[in-house]
Amino acid sequence: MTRAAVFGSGSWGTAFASVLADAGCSVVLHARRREVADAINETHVNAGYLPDLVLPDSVSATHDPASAADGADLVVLAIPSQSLRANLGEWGAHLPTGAPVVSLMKGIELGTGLRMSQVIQEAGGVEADRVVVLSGPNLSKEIAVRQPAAAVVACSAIRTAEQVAQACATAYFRPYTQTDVVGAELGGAVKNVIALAVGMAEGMGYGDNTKSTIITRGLAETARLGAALGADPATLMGLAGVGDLIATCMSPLSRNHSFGVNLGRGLSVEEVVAITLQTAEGVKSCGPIVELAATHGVDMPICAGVTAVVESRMDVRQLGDELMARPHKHERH
Ligand SMILES: NC(=O)C1=CN([C@@H]2O[C@H](COP(=O)(O)OP(=O)(O)OC[C@H]3O[C@@H](n4cnc5c(N)ncnc54)[C@H](O)[C@@H]3O)[C@@H](O)[C@H]2O)C=CC1
Ligand SMILES: O=C(CO)COP(=O)(O)O
Repeated sequence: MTRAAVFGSGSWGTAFASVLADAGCSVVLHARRREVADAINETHVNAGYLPDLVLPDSVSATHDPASAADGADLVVLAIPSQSLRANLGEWGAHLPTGAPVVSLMKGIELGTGLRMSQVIQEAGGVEADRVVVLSGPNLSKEIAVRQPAAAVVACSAIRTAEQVAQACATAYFRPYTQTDVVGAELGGAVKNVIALAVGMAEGMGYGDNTKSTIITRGLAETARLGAALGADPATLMGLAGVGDLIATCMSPLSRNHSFGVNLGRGLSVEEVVAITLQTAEGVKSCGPIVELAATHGVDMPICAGVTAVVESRMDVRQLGDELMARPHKHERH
């Protein structure tokens, strides 16, 4: 039986622990707070994040990173992107050598512009052929109630991707393997920023034409950045690109989308941060994405506008006007 260690007991870490257990793994979930680990062991429920999910008996929890990692055949990381480096510094040394390390995270690091797989290599000392990215249209609340969904499992070593895919395949969760790590990660990180923009439009009262326009032009921005960074364009047309973009931009379950809606309704960034209890990665990743684009000479006007709003340099009502007033051009450019 595969023994999996899942670091991060928030929404996605908890839901994915349940997927792994349903796929036949024995799972240890690491929680930062001892009381969360104790409550999960006593009740089989992570009440703060997914109160309706009763975790299978093969999921247990611990507050101790060393015992979570001990003997793991598979390590899964599901913590906020901006805290990954500090966490690896704290407990990365406990990670077993040789086991695949799977990133469920969808962000770009502030200050470095690195993708999470790069941070895992750099700060965790994990070789590239052991770093796996799992991404797709995977809203945790839907996965937790076992609604059918699919994802991409990407690793430079296809055998490792296949091993991880096998460990998480269930009747309701269908993994597809990939070797395009860059594309899988970019799709996941940029769609959060586009979902903020779609949410803003929705909050301002705009309808489906506006939202579809933002989604489609957002995909064009993602594709341009992907091309500059060496992603396979086909990946961005797949589950980790278009698939996740649609789910996140259209669903009221998305935290990034909801964050944008609140901004569009006129709340300040500080007010929305105060009422957002879970991680909306796009809010911190938009800046690094725009910097990455600038470094590579890529035009990303929606992402740049979202960043200006999030950094309180632009009023949300100005964003649409500015985007619509840009010089007319060929659709492909
Ligand atoms: N929730 C979802 O539907 C999905 C989330 N993701 C990605 O998974 C990652 C994790 O997101 P969620 O589980 O949704 O977030 P969450 O906000 O639900 O949970 C985050 C977890 O990390 C812990 N945490 C917070 N700050 C921390 C720190 N400084 N150090 C260590 N742990 C810390 C929290 O206590 C919590 O257990 C994000 O990158 C997100 O984009 C990806 C797919 C689906
Ligand atoms: O990544 C997600 C779905 O695939 C979750 O989106 P949010 O982080 O916006 O909730």
